[in-house]
Amino acid sequence: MDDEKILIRNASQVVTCSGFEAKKGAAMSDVGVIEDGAVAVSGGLITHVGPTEEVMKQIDASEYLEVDASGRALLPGFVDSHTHFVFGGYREEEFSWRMKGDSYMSIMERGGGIVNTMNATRQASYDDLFGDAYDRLDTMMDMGVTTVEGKSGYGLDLATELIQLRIMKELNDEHPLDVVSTFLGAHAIPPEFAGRTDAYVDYIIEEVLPHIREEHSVTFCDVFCEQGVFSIEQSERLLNAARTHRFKLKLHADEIVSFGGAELAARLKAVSADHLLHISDNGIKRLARSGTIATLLPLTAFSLNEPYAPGRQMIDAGCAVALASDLNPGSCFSCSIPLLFALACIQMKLSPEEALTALTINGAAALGRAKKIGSIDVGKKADMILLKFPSYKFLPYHVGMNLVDTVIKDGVLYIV
Ligand SMILES: N=CN[C@@H](CCC(=O)O)C(=O)O
Ligand SMILES: [Zn+2]
Repeated sequence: MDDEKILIRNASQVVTCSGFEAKKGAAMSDVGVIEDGAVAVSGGLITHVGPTEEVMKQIDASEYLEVDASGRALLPGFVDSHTHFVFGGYREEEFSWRMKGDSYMSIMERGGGIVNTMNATRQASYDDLFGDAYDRLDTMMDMGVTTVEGKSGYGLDLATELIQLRIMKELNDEHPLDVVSTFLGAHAIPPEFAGRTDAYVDYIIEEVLPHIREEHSVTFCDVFCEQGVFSIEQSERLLNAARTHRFKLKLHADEIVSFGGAELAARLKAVSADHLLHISDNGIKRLARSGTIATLLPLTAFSLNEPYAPGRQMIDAGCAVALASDLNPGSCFSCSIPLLFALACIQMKLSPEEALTALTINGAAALGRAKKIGSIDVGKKADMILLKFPSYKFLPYHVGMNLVDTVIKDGVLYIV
């Protein structure tokens, strides 16, 4: 199927988000709109982009399956660069407790939270974990996601971490979406290491990390760097060890308190620092001067009823900002791109252009893939979406509604 030639023509807008690396600060506003545009695809890759009239002159249209995109905008597929979509069980009770005033961390300190999901994940069958994760990818794809990152971190022992990572590798092969895997063994301290966080970090470094990267095509290593979870020193020790095994680095940083996680991410030249609800002014400056992407997760702030990360301030300071869902069974049981887009614009004060950049080329850069995905550029994967409306500006305006009409993944059309 993916060697079929496709011509999408007369799109009211082709919004290219053109680029091959992360966009920082003011550059995030440049999304590149072609009115009455066309894109030609061959072998799953983009071969021509431009005004319909010009593209028609460059190709033999009779060789192509033609899609008349009149009245619809064509955009790059969304890149959801931070999720925890492989897990067992649910935590609806904890959500009710939080609504009555319990905090996320107090539930975690009582032995709930991530360890609750760890128990359910250790007990779940491979087939159930796989099937539920597959269904979640279907849901994401319906909302226009074409590449997703997924983290382990609900096994917290070698065997179960490997199961999560194996499932993501298989899903990358079997599901149309591309799945990028992250090892997050340092997500919480499992009961068998209670009160011995340093010993757990030693265990990950000595007995888990060496078995992960090659065997399971895992790109990133991440850590929940947070007061009461993994300290700055423990996070640094673990991430330095991960680097020796050729992992690229990510951090959950400054989510609950201002902790210096953003500064650590910049110092370690991590690919991204994620969450950042409580980033310090110094942290913003350090990220702006670095190549580290600030990945913001407004659905989590919304679900936890916490203040949003200062996205406006970060972009004004010159940071490269990405947006992602953070789908997980605890702090944010949602992968809703429509709600995410609305929150980013309405609550975090990003413009529609900045939010679109953050969910496309900057999301791709947060996965180290900006040369291959994240924009409509010749030579990139044909990962695109057609909206039901003529302009990308409908994305935050038609609040919380799924506007995706068609997903084009690797040059194959999927009608939503
Ligand atoms: N904060 C740490 N990790 C996840 C939540 C995981 C969970 O609660 O299960 C996050 O990114 O929000
Ligand atoms: Zn997370």
